[in-house]
Amino acid sequence: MPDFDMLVLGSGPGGQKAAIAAAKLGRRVAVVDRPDMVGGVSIHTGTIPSKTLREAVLYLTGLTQRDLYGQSYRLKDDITIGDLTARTQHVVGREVDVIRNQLSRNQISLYAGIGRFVDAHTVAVREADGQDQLLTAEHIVIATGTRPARPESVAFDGQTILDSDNVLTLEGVPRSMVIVGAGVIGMEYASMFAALGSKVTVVEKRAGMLDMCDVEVIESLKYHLRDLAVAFRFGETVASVERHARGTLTVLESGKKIPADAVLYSAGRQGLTDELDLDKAGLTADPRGRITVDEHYRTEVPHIYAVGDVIGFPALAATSMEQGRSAAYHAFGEPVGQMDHLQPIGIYTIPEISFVGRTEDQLTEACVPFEVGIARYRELARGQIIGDQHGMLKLLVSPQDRKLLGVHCFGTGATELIHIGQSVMGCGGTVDYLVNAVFNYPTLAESYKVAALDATNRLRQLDRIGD
Ligand SMILES: Cc1cc2nc3c(=O)[nH]c(=O)nc-3n(C[C@H](O)[C@H](O)[C@H](O)COP(=O)(O)OP(=O)(O)OC[C@H]3O[C@@H](n4cnc5c(N)ncnc54)[C@H](O)[C@@H]3O)c2cc1C
Ligand SMILES: NC(=O)c1ccc[n+]([C@@H]2O[C@H](COP(=O)([O-])OP(=O)(O)OC[C@H]3O[C@@H](n4cnc5c(N)ncnc54)[C@H](O)[C@@H]3O)[C@@H](O)[C@H]2O)c1
Repeated sequence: MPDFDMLVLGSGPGGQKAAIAAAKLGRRVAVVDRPDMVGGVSIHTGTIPSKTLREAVLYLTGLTQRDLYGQSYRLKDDITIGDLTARTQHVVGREVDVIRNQLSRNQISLYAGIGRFVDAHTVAVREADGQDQLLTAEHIVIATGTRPARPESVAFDGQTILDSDNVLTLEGVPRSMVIVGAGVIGMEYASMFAALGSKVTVVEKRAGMLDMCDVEVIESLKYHLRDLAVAFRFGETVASVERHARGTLTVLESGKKIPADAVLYSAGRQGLTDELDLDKAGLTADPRGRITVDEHYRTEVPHIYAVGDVIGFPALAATSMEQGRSAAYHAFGEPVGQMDHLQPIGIYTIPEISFVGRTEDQLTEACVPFEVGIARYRELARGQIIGDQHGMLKLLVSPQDRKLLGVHCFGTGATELIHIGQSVMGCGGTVDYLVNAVFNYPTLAESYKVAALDATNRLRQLDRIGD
């Protein structure tokens, strides 16, 4: 009899939820992770610290209050890295405690160390003292996540040339900063450092950024960031990043050189599979360290599952959790609903972005007709009260069956507000539900009603001309 019914490698969002789901089904479960990484990348270097840092930046800089109190308003003038890390450390500590408690009250054994395969049912856990402990399991879940890509042409030193794992090891808030890669990580940190007053230059090899988002939203984000002195270099590839006595130099393939106090290299991530000895379990990874799975998150070895960032897109905490739960249910024959196709995306730039469903461009490309309804925060009482003049909510509505095809939100609370649209879409509701619903007043949620009325006014015009 194996030691466990399920053994999980990695305690990030995917691993945690796989383990808890299996334990709730009455199974014997173990989780393996480094003692200093319980909670995963999500809690130690990814989602949680970056979102806490963002809150600290917004609070200390007073940025969101300046429309009300004037452009010179600040809660604190000289914001130090210590001011920023204090809040982060507090939240990370609490979150680790919550996770340890959840694992232990579900009788999940937590092994401190790094796991690797010995065979398809056996994992060796290398403990801090260098000893190996062998554990066997009927099912194994690989939830080992990713690490930042670190090309050799970049002279990382963790102090002036950083990746997203060591942003908070900066000695001070840099006066100037280059951010390489305008992906989600790059743009979230570009927003934070720009808000702190750093002069930020973003270098991105593609022609634009965040191309999964609504075009109008990205235009607004660029406008806001330029207003905070962010410069964009699109269509430029970074060849190398050098460290010099007086600062850093980012060298572009076009020959340009950008001097700055610090560089954040955020140009992609690599799956953490190179130390797993996958071949001993009959598995392989692609050149970016990612593992291929089927719709049940099963690898090519059916009793071994893989979930979370290690399987690639969409590489989000929320999806990783759901994949973990689904994998465990599938392993033990528990019915599991297909993951909803309405996956919301939340991007914590300043201002924040969130959307669900399709964009105008995607609908146009697919020849799906749509009508647009927009609500602007400046015309909502709540928008005036909080001083957000620029936020907006956009509904894309089918003129045929009046259902929502996409919801795009930009501004305060966007990542929370999006779930109203997601629920309406998920339940197959129409724009008329939003027109007829009564929303609390004054709220930002009221934007749904305002945008729905805007869309239905346009639909009515269409109908009238059609008649
Ligand atoms: C800066 C940043 C900001 C982010 N912000 C957001 C956000 O706002 N919203 C969002 O949804 N997502 C965000 N993400 C993505 C999110 O953090 C990931 O999608 C999520 O953490 C992936 O979860 P996971 O289950 O794959 O495990 P991870 O969180 O990646 O953790 C993997 C764990 O596996 C462990 N491990 C690795 N190898 C082994 C081994 N051999 N043996 C045992 N354990 C091992 C590691 O130590 C680690 O603890 C962000 C990521 C970054 C980097
Ligand atoms: N709010 C969120 O949900 C959130 C936040 C942060 C991270 N994440 C997750 O983390 C993952 C990793 O994010 P990321 O931003 O590091 O990766 P990414 O792959 O999304 O973006 C990297 C960007 O860097 C560019 N790039 C690559 N090499 C370059 C070079 N040499 N010079 C200039 N530009 C270059 C790429 O074109 C790309 O646009 C994402 O897939 C995302 O899912 C999510």
